[in-house]
Amino acid sequence: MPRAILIVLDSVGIGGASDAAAYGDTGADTLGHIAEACARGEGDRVGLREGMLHLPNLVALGLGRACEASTGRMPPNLDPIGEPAAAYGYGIETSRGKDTPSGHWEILGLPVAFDWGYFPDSRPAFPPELTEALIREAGLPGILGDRHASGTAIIEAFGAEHVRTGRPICYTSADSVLQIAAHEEAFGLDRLYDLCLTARRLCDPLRIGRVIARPFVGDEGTGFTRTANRRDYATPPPEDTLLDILAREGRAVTTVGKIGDIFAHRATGREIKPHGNDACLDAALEAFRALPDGGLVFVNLVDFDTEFGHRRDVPGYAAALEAFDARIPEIWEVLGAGDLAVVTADHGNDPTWRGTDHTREHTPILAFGRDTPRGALGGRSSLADIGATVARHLGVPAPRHGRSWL
Ligand SMILES: O=P(O)(O)O[C@H]1O[C@H](CO)[C@@H](O)[C@H]1O
Ligand SMILES: [Mn+2]
Ligand SMILES: [Mn+2]
Repeated sequence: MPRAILIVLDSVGIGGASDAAAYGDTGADTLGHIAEACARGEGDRVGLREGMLHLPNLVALGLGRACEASTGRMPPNLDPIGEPAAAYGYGIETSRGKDTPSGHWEILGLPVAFDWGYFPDSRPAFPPELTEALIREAGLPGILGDRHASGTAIIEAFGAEHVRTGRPICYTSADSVLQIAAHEEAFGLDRLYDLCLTARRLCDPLRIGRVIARPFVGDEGTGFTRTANRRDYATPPPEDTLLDILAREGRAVTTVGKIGDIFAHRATGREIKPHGNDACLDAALEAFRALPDGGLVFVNLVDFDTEFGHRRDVPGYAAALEAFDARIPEIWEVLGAGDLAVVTADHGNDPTWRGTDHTREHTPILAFGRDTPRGALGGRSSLADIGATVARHLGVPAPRHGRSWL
């Protein structure tokens, strides 16, 4: 029986979304703009990388062609020599919202048809009843922040005051999130997780997608740094996804990185949560080597988004893409006869764009294996086509949405 590995490069969008205007993102193009910035010399950083964006393995799979199909422009240095080795194209997100849960749920066959709740970009950002309930139920001396913010900037701004007063730093973004940053030692990690569980319950009636614990360490002198102990408390998907189908069919599933959190730990199989893109890919490849017939490994590589997209760091993002590209041969190596690998993304996060939020974009689709079909897939009318295709490949019933290209 065939197996599949599904790799989500978190936020690696390829522009071109026709509904980008509704999100204030007309023209946003994560990969295209990184390639163009690198071509202008704006991707250089001493000791990290320099020059044109260099992704020979992804280009050989058809990444540049997917970009060209998505936007009409071939990004600099992504033009392949010869015909791509993968089935390549782009996915059109149909879900409302451009956040991680919407993208991942849609990939697995569940587009988000309802409107998430959002907090306005005002100060305060949170409704007073929510803040008061949080303070009362968690026994807090108050909160700090209460605004839209970048997570690294807000701990610099309020870290010292937080340690002094014991007030957690609460903030949000253009996504449906309530994030709570607190010092791991001064406030306590378990206490932060408990606080997030309380916040999760209070946010349920507001249809907030995720409450996120953002622990950090450090002091005013050395500065404050976020740790690997982030935890996301997501709303469970409202209907079945491919994961639920695979669980019912008794298939082996391993989920790596944020996947468990994103699906609220429902039908997420064996969960592994290492820190960082390389460690997540290591774990995914190791799991795939041992995966029984008919199984799925599903991995999210979050650094593109968290470390570089939201930080608007072009050289960092380019270096992370190049590091992933260098590992494509290892993916080929683990694929046996009949296996399928799919590389895709959940939304964009253009590091050349204004602000620090995600961007509405098409996503790349590169599907490959030793004996799977190659060639142009064009634009797929929903990311759910990926879930439908993986279901077909694995021989399980298809999720309700999406059309297989196999
Ligand atoms: O700036 P940080 O804390 O990384 O926040 C980002 O992380 C959230 C979840 O992905 C997004 O909504 C975005 O605002
Ligand atoms: Mn994401
Ligand atoms: Mn993000």
